[in-house]
Amino acid sequence: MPSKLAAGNWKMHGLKSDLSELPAIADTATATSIPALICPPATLIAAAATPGLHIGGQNCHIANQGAHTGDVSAQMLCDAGASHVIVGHSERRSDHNETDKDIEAQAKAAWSAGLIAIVCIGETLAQREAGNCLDVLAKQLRNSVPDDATAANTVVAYEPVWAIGTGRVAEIEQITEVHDALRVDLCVRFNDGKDFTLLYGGSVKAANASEIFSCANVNGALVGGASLKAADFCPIIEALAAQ
Ligand SMILES: O=C(CO)COP(=O)(O)O
Repeated sequence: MPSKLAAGNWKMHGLKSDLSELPAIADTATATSIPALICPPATLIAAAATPGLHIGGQNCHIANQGAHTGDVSAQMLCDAGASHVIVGHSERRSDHNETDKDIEAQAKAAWSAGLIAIVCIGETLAQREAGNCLDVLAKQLRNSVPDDATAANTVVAYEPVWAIGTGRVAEIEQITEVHDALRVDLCVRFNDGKDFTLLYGGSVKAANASEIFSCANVNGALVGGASLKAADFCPIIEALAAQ
């Protein structure tokens, strides 16, 4: 059985004062027994440690250390208190030209440091409209997720690029079609493919979370904007618990 996960990606948002949101999120996670993860900017990881809450990074370099100005390593994230790291977010792929092969190497670096890698994949609107969505995603999955991934060290997040930060959530039929296809691909490739946690991300809110979580192969969400405030994120955790 896949574990459920309610994950929040704060992206480049958050100052020390925003950490006051975390105790209420941790309380909801504890009360519902749903694992919850917040990935704040790297500057806040150490200060974000909160009992009952997992903390993660938003990207990592493939080396443990070295002459890489401005980068952060998986080992450093772990040292600061992270248990997870997001790799391959579409904003990293577009802003920093990260490729599937880079992301595969980052996932391996995450594991070496003892972190769980959350590998993101997602099609652009042009790719969806061209009818290539499932092929694009299968290729990203094959090339970004290392061959020795397991359900214990890797989470896969499907985030359609056109649904991120746009308020335009994917249709339930679209989410179902993609997540079912990803599950088949994972089961063909990995012995424990049926146990991988599969997250949906892209304009998830309290108002649409229950419907999204009702899809058979959606095991949680990777939430951007609605993870910044406990009042928005806690109902999403509760919706996941209710499934
Ligand atoms: O990119 C996302 C999470 O990684 C989704 O962001 P939004 O929930 O703001 O659309």
